[in-house]
Amino acid sequence: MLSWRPRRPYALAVGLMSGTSLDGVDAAVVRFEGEGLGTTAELLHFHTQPYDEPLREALRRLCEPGAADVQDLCGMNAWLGGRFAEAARAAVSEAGLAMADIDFVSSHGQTVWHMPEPPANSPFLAPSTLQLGDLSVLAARTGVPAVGDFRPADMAHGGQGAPLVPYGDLVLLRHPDRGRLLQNIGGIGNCTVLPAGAGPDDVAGFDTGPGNMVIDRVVQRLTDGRLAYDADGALAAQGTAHEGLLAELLAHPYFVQPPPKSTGRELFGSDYAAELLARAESLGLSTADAVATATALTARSIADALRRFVLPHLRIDEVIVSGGGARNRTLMRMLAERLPEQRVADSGEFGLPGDAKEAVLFALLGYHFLLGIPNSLPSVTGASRAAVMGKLALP
Ligand SMILES: Nc1ncnc2c1ncn2[C@@H]1O[C@H](COP(=O)(O)OP(=O)(O)OP(=O)(O)O)[C@@H](O)[C@H]1O
Ligand SMILES: CC(=O)N[C@H]1[C@@H]2OC[C@@H](O2)[C@@H](O)[C@@H]1O[C@H](C)C(=O)O
Repeated sequence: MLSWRPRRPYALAVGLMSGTSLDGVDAAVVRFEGEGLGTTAELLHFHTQPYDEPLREALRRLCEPGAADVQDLCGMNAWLGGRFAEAARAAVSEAGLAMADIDFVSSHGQTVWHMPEPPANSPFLAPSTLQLGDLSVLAARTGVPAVGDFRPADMAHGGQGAPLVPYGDLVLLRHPDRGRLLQNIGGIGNCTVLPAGAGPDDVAGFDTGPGNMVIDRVVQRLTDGRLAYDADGALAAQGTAHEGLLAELLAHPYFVQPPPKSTGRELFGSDYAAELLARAESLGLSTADAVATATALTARSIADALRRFVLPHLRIDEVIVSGGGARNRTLMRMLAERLPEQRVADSGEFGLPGDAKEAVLFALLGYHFLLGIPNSLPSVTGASRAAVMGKLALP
């Protein structure tokens, strides 16, 4: 059992987030005070380091079952530990601090595969998830304790192992009188449902489906790689979503599957985008119309999930959006149009800038792990009990 306590009345941490978009690693320098639901977090500095194209390509390959090679997987795991340490050190130095001031780093890791419900084609496939970025390398290269590998503890108790962010949302963003839906739009879209006055047993959360992943892929393919994403939603703004194709896309069984549920590149990766592109081509859609359709798919799937699974049971006053998708103005407009009864706002308004939010919340998971506080939410993941999720490596 850990008996860790901060050496000062507060703790300083670096939270590291490397998401499913494979766009880079985010590092948040955070100051924590208090314990449990009384914890407060102050973001001192946010730093992001984009991945270059060869690294993205190498990671994409590792995310593909037929293409991934065990030698590459093994080497990348340790290599990324060093890459994450570099990001942590840069963030700390930019914050005007030294690594010696930092109590711990806490890392999400790079997901390469997430399999809460494995296919039945082999007796050896257990529910599992794999995040790369070796914690021992991270601890050695930063000189401070490194916490990470959170998801397996929840899965070991029968949970989905995702989404984990709702725990941090509960701690930092619950409101006594307002019902809130916190919607992150990263590669995948994931939401946290926080009823007014929510406690740990009242939180729900699930992955809504594609976030930017499908939009990015469609943009990359239709511009022959000239554009990596639809900056500010400019392309989508010039087009019109094709209602027929949209209806076909929204018929995917994931959207009607009730929570708890989580998804990723496995369902909404390049194969899914290739199908969308093939249908768009057969319908003769322009690039702008195809991108608008992919953008509407994300907006509608989020709004439909709210109507289908949340609003029949409770009141939601505010939809607070974070993640790179919050910068896509067309997506935000489409979302607000579908949700006329809620105020659709940016997470920055609530003291947690949308780009930094996940890195801050993974630092919080590490903080509570070190304090020995259960940091999972079985009401969200479907696990049989709460767990103190995380693993520790010492420098
Ligand atoms: N200015 C912008 N306009 C439109 N889209 C943007 C903009 N900036 C970022 N994005 C989108 O946001 C994506 C990155 O989002 P984010 O960093 O939140 O994802 P992630 O953390 O990797 O994903 P996840 O939360 O699913 O793990 C980019 O791939 C891009 O599609
Ligand atoms: C296995 C995995 O990495 N899942 C990610 C992914 O990206 C978004 C969505 O799918 C979410 O379930 C999760 O990340 C966030 C940070 C979470 O666990 O809350």
